[in-house]
Amino acid sequence: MSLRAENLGFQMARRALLEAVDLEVMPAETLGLVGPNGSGKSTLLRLLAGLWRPTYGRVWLDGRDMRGMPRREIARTIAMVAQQADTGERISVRQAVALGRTPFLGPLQDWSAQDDAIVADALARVGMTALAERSWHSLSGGERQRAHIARALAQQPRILLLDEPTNHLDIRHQLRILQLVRELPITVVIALHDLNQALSCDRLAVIDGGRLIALDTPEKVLSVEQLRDTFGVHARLLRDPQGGEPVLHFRQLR
Ligand SMILES: Nc1ncnc2c1ncn2[C@@H]1O[C@H](COP(=O)(O)OP(=O)(O)OP(=O)(O)O)[C@@H](O)[C@H]1O
Repeated sequence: MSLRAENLGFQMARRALLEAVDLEVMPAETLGLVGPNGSGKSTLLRLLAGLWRPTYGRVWLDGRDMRGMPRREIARTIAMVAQQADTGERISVRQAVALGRTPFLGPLQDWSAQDDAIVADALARVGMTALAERSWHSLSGGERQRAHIARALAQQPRILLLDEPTNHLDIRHQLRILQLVRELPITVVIALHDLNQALSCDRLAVIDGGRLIALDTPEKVLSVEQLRDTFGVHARLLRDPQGGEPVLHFRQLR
């Protein structure tokens, strides 16, 4: 399923947080969003998810203007894992993940064994099965993050939006989540700070000062010049001597 931002802009308290972004995410593509702190990545994700209304411009979901779509229909299509997302409820991990099924339940659609299986599968995919009956409040930051991702997977979205999903995760779980995301046969937009992790995306969008300033393959976008101009660091692209994969090495600009 495709997702398109057309001349998308967002202002808050007369300040432009996002300006004139044109961007199309292709079906089944993993698009990475990179950019300095405060550049507008989370703002763009919230607009793409339909959580915030754009000040101007539009979001198109498979050619349909999102403004005319009912909230429930959007929730059946798009799942978002926000940064520092929390649930205030006194519920178990399994119950929190089961909330992902909400858009599919209704007066004519009771909770079913299939919903149970979907929730169990989502918990297993993020390695949270053993913690399923624990209280949400007892989880560590990384465990909560994984449970949020499981909730999004339980939604069985066709588009998944992830805001720095590897924050709080140990390196083993970072790699596990990134591999999981890569293998999902759906459209994914993922904001990442780790530029080495961003190298594994199909394409990267660079956001700086609320504007989209580059959109291309990772190796083209993460050029020495771009990294110096946007992130203010000196970078070298090396090759792993074993597999030949690209690896970025950084140092401060003098
Ligand atoms: N609720 C808000 N009220 C006022 N300003 C906000 C609000 N949310 C975000 N901003 C501002 O909007 C700008 C863009 O923020 P955003 O969270 O989109 O950036 P980001 O690229 O996701 O940053 P980070 O990498 O630090 O997570 C920042 O300057 C931020 O301070």
